[in-house]
Amino acid sequence: MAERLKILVLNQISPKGLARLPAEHYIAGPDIALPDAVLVRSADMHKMEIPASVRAIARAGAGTNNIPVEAMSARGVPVFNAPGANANAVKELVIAGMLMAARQLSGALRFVDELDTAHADLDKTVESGKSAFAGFELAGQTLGVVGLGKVGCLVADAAIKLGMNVLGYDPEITVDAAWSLPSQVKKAASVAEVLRSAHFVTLHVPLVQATRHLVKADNIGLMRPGTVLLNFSRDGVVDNAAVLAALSSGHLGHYVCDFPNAQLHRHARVICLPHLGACTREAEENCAVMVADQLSDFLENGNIVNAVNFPGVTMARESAYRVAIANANVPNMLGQISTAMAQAGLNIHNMVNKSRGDMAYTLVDVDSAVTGTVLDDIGAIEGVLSVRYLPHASGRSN
Ligand SMILES: NC(=O)c1ccc[n+]([C@@H]2O[C@H](COP(=O)([O-])OP(=O)(O)OC[C@H]3O[C@@H](n4cnc5c(N)ncnc54)[C@H](O)[C@@H]3O)[C@@H](O)[C@H]2O)c1
Ligand SMILES: O=C(O)[C@H](O)COP(=O)(O)O
Repeated sequence: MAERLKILVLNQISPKGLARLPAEHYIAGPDIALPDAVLVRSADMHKMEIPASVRAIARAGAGTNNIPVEAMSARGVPVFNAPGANANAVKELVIAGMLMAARQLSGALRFVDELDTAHADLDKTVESGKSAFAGFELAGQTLGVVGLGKVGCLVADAAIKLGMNVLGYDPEITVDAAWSLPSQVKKAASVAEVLRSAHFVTLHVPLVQATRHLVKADNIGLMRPGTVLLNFSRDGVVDNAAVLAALSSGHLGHYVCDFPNAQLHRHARVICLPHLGACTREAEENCAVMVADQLSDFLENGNIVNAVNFPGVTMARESAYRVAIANANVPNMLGQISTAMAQAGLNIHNMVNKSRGDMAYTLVDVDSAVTGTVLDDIGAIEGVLSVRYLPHASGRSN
């Protein structure tokens, strides 16, 4: 049996996903030395020493801010994620969060929890106490959605179906996302416009330098008094000190989030969940299956689907001998790679090359077996970040 590929698993991954990496070809678990790849959810990999043996990182979810993506790019290592695979789960929790705030459900549940149900006046106590939890309805309210990607679009669509008005902002919305939005969704020109106009504001952006403290002291005052702010993106997308000040002044109605933190812990108008957005059976399975398939296709065939730092590149196998090369996106790389192959007497059967930003990726199928010397020669070309030889494993195909 050929040597099995080793996958280091850093978080609990749905068994349905792990089953896509059959034991005949893979060994996957939490204690794997010199892994070929890492499978992860939210484990923080920034301080981890990632062995040189790692050829890919697969995030069974959307956000990749827990992964040192730039450092991996410099090593020619793709970081995969699972776009949209958990979006419905997040959408449902955002709707739940809006309802929890609008109907004061946390306080109401606490009130019921503290009732003396054996008391003869139980009914009276319930009827007199309930007025403290009178709320308002979502229909007719305006929801502002910042970030119209996989989650934001589903939230906007659900809110329209609930009778809300929806205003969306995303300076880099994709054509597909724009097509998926109901026509009733209005386009905002800035975050400020969303904050000024909405009764509810929900954030669905990745945490990157540009989105850190997207909602902060400078702009939180633009919100209408009593606004409900929802953050199911990442803790760092809002400035918690500014949220606390706005809650204390009464300007912010509620803050609903998925990220417990010391500053806002136990605040009466903070509804905080323990990072539950993607924690449904369906989302966990979808994410795990999607990334396990992407990972195995990359490890076995070099194909790249849904990497956040590489172009998408797939090529059907027409030869048993494939070389996969990640390189800097600079002139004459292909010329040097094909020259090295020609000098070794290799005939190129098929080839595909694509770039994305500074990264380029090439798959080359050749007509005969490739020696270690050619691979070393290609690896020595300035700008080549990684080279892999992928002879077709018997019985496995793409
Ligand atoms: N709470 C959870 O469990 C959970 C689950 C899934 C995703 N998330 C978080 O939500 C984020 C979004 O998820 P997604 O699946 O919708 O990702 P996505 O990549 O499909 O969408 C993100 C969108 O944000 C937009 N964007 C980026 N910067 C922006 C800015 N400054 N202003 C407005 N829009 C901006 C992008 O153009 C993109 O359309 C993830 O990166 C992750 O951090 C959390
Ligand atoms: O970015 C994501 O996909 C979510 O934050 C989910 O994180 P989890 O996989 O740790 O639940």
